[in-house]
Amino acid sequence: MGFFILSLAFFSLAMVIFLLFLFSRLLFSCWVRPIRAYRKLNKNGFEGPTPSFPLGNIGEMKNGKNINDSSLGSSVVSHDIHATVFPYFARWQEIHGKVFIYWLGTEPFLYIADPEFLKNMSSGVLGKSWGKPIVFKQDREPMFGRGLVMVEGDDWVRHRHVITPAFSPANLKAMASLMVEPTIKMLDKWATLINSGKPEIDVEREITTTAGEIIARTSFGLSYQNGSKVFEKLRAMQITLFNSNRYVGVPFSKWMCPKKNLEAKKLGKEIDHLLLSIIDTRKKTWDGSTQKDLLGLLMEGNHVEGWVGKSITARELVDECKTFFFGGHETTALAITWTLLLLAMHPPWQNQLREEIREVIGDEDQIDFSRLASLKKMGWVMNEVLRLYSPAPNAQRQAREDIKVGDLIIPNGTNMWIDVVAMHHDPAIWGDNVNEFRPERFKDDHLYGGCKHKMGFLPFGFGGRMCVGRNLTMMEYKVVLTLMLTRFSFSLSPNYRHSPSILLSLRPRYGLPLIVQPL
Ligand code: HEM
Repeated sequence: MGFFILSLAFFSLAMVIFLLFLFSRLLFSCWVRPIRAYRKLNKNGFEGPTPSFPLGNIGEMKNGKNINDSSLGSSVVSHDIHATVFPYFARWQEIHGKVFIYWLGTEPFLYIADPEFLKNMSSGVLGKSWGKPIVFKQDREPMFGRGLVMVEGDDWVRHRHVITPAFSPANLKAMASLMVEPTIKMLDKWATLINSGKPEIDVEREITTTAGEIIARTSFGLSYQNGSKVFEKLRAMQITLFNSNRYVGVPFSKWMCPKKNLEAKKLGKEIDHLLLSIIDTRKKTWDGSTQKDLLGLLMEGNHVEGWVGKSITARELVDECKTFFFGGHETTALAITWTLLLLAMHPPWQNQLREEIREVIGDEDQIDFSRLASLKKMGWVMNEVLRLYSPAPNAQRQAREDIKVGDLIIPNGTNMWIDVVAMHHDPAIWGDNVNEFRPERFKDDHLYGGCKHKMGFLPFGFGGRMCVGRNLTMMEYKVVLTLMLTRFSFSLSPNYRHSPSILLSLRPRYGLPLIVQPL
């Protein structure tokens, strides 16, 4: 009996110590560490909206009323969208300026919409020395895993070194041919719809599906038929992850939607399994010739583990395939979608681009991909669209060392949220016509569009971590738009409701119904 009581007492004591340990760890990570980080930032003079525990400022972000109050969509299309897509940031900017602190749950973030501050902060930091906020890494783990978007330090250098050559101009040219068939298939479907008396088409949905097919082909060589399983699961995972009510940064927030999380995990495992089997089949059937998709190029040039060498493991390759899919297809689809909105509103620009296509590409059925670079006006239009409706509306960083900015110190561990939409719509650096569609601003300054600050135009991010797929996007944009504009003209449907909104990317909340007419 005495022994039993002693054991029970010992067990209870052990439990109490264990619970105390857990509690102190929780207290440290949810309270002590964030408050310390906040104080260090605050010492530099940064302020911000008052947070509450445990949501931080998320309550205000979710409930905040739109400054333009156009959340139900408007029939009037205004490109002055910052206060529509980020009403809370627009409001806080008015009070706290272009650099301030806000809280996602128990994580303080330094908000940055000041290009000069960004330049001073980032100029001395190498790509490999940047981190990504841990809360986002955890949140997006099923999508990106340890792919290039999320890796850091020497691992990032190795991945970037392995991946960059796959996007060489010669390889991109080979990939361009993979883009034509899915696009033609979509355009043929439009022709059938128009012939059957349905000229109103939600082009956003159509283009997103086609861009998904293109990225599946260019990344891992899948046609819609043989790749539809991977493709559908990748889409399903994205929807599962981002259509739920999300509380990034709030402790235990994953437990709020356990079903969704389990579903995403299950899909993640199934996708990994399918991609691993594709890689395995390629290894087994390799005959010395390279398949000209990203996977084939990475496998050939870099000796996948268990095959020739060890530059990149098969597991990492799976994460890169997912990264290309999630990082590459929706962003590109949205660039084309927003372009069609703007061209539908500006018919003279449609005509100018058609004229340029006739001059540069001619009327041939086959596109000579080497001529795409000469579509200059199309390049200006793309830049102007990426400025007004940047598919990637923000960039994120986490400091991995103390960063000196003038007299200030941004402490190691600081999370940063760079508001690209705010900078792209800032009249102080773009002038009074900032919210007008004027592709010609890129005529004489094709890189910065006459922006007064070099860090004011960041559609593909900045520094060493700039988007690795930007040239692939440029190629896809020109191929798809060339094929579209040579067959159809576009005008705005009276059913279109303008409501740009954020679901990871910047998208038209109610799709983009256009009236499509054959030429
Ligand atoms: C319109 C299309 C696209 C836009 C707007 C876009 C935008 C971006 C942005 C803003 C970043 C973050 C850069 C930073 O943090 O400084 C990024 C990174 C990245 N993008 Fe893209 N992207 C596009 C297309 C693509 C495509 C087609 C691919 C691949 C097939 C791709 C793959 C990546 C990867 C792997 C990274 C991580 C680079 C690194 O951290 O080293 N992107 N992209």
